[in-house]
Amino acid sequence: MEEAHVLVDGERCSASIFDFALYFFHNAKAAVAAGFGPYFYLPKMESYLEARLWNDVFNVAQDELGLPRGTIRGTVLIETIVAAFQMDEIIYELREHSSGLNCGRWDYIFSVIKKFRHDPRFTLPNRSDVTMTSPFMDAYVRLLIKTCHLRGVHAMGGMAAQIPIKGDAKANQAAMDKVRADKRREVLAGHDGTWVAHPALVAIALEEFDKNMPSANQFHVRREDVAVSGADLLNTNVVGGKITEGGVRDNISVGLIYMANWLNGSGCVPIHNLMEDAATAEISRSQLYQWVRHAARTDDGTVITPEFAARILGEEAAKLDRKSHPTLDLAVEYMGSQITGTRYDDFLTTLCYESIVKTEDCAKL
Ligand SMILES: CC(=O)SCCNC(=O)CCNC(=O)[C@H](O)C(C)(C)COP(=O)(O)OP(=O)(O)OC[C@H]1O[C@@H](n2cnc3c(N)ncnc32)[C@H](O)[C@@H]1OP(=O)(O)O
Ligand SMILES: O=CC(=O)O
Repeated sequence: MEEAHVLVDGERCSASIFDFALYFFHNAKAAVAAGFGPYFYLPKMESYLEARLWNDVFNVAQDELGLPRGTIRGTVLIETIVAAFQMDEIIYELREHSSGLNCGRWDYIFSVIKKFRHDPRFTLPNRSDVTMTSPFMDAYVRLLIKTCHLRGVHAMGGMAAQIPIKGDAKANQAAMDKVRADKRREVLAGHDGTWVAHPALVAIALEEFDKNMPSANQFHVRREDVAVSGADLLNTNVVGGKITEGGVRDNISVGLIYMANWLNGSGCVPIHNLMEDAATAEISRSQLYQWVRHAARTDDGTVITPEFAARILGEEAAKLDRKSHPTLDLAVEYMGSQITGTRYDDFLTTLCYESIVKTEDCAKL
């Protein structure tokens, strides 16, 4: 993405480098003084060459502020299928600054669908059936842990989608149990730490990690038992997974509500008791594209045609209240453009970005 609000030498520049530079310039010394940082997560990488670029960016930034090289610690999210084939190279490129790798699970699913969207063999079932134990997800987690521990860096887990459910103790307990099971699976697989979406989940994650990881990390868990091949990383056969009309509706409804919120300024949105972010909205619209493009059938035999998807889009949009979602019409337009199996934009966020920028007073550096 390119930053639209500040031009450098009259041109837009990389939004991520812009954000990094602004944050680093204003906070790095204070973070060092506080003994905490500067730390960064590096998302969406597709190549070790991007890791090399970030290493260069870190070096220039540290030199500019007179901070020793290696002050910055960065963790790379392995969240694209192509990066999963370059984990060693990515750690190597960032070796002066690397804290480890992270399993960015939702973007990873999005990337698998996106990269192979023209190949019907990669058609995935309903999003709810694609779990961390699906063969391609399990293979990626095991390979990431093994690779990190071989190189002496942290293998971080990811984010469970469940968040606290208010006013329904039973449903809340079931959601919290899912988060606990997810954190337990992570620590027992060899992860050294994890992410949570909501403050109420910190205690659950800590309990599972404290109970099962008495040491500061699990670098000693070398996972020499793990032998993950390229074919394992690409094994998207989800046994028992189904495409259902409910799955089509969920994807459309989540995609729509998320985009309407994003266009209104929110990047993380609680929808149907799950934390939804750009990555999960990307999964939703990518699945719709894939199902329509390959004329997938729901479990009751209905072919998912562009007309079927458009009808459900209309029905799901009609259920939403325009007062709570003032940008709904725009979201319907954007969503509609992505689900006919023909147009597929690289990212929803870049697709929608121009609708939220106001550049009349654009600053110039
Ligand atoms: C791919 C990835 O997974 S990348 C990760 C991107 N996603 C995230 O990081 C998720 C972050 N989480 C969130 O944004 C929020 O938790 C949501 C949107 C899911 C839910 O938010 P809410 O509906 O406001 O939750 P809720 O009402 O239970 O919040 C209770 C309090 O905790 C605060 N809170 C909720 N989540 C967070 C958080 N992640 N960090 C700090 N404070 C939080 C709320 O602001 C609220 O504070 P208040 O009582 O002072 O108003
Ligand atoms: O970025 C994180 C993810 O899970 O996707």
